[in-house]
Amino acid sequence: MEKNKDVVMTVEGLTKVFKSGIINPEYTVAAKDVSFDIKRGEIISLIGESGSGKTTVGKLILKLIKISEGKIKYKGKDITEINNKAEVKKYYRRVQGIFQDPFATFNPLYRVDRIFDMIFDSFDLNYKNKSQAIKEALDDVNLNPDRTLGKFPHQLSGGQLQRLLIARALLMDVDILVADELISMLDASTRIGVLNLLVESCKKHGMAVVFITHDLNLGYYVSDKSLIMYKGRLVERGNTKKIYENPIHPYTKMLFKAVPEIGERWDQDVEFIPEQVINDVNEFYNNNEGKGFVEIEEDHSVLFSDKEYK
Ligand SMILES: Nc1ncnc2c1ncn2[C@@H]1O[C@H](COP(=O)(O)OP(=O)(O)OP(=O)(O)O)[C@@H](O)[C@H]1O
Repeated sequence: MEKNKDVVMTVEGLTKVFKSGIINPEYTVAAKDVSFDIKRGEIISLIGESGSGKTTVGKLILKLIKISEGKIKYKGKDITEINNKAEVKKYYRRVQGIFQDPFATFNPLYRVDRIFDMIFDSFDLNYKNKSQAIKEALDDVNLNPDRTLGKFPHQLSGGQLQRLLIARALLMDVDILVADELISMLDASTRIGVLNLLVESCKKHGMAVVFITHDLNLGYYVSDKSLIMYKGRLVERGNTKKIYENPIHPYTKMLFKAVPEIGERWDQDVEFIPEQVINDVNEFYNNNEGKGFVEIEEDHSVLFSDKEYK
């Protein structure tokens, strides 16, 4: 996988087990043996219901939590070996996250243009004219500098703040943006606008996005590649169109049957996965025992068996 020069990150056998409690510790396997790669400018959707492990994968990529097993390599380098302050700073220059609630990212006491001052102060950004560069990045995300900069966060909408964060990522020439439920706070009309901007900006700047979502329709709308997660496992992976036209795993099939309208939030909890699906997955794994993860056509792979499935 890494031989392809367009690959910026490889995720190999990624596993995260959370331990909670001290006397009678409980272990939650939030992600298990997840593998995929991320290419320049590629938009990847990480799709699954609540509790399926999507955010965990995003946090592992962002080095916010420790990997239990497996590896993440950024441009060939194991990210667990990125430890000293200077290297970590360099990593965050190129790998960033935008979360569901943009208000949480901004300090309410400061005007929003401070996020730009901060990156110019902290990183050696190679722009001759700082204000011209900011203006161009804001143009790219359809924001008017005069109406945006100089405002406090509460004077802007969630969509405008998210677009500011995308502009910041573009200015920093980010390689990978982890966008966790990026647009779920926005109303339906703003959502499509932010998504279109994201797609256009990625293609123009070569920024890859890991787009974490509950929403299959949004996944289809934005992404080149889809990763379907179920109970911490990647159960289907590949070209978005191929998966959507020919879903194979029983869980993916169920998702397509239960698909909500575009932009609607998917609020089912993992505990509420219908009994039928659990049984169907069981039967599927039993019928395909020993097969594991198989590429069924170019750029479309499916988990056919999981001996630990319960
Ligand atoms: N810090 C933690 N300690 C213990 N368990 C955790 C922790 N963080 C997540 N989990 C558990 O790991 C599993 C996966 O959680 P994760 O947040 O990755 O799911 P998700 O698919 O992103 O869900 P959502 O869409 O609701 O955000 C869940 O069972 C969750 O309860």
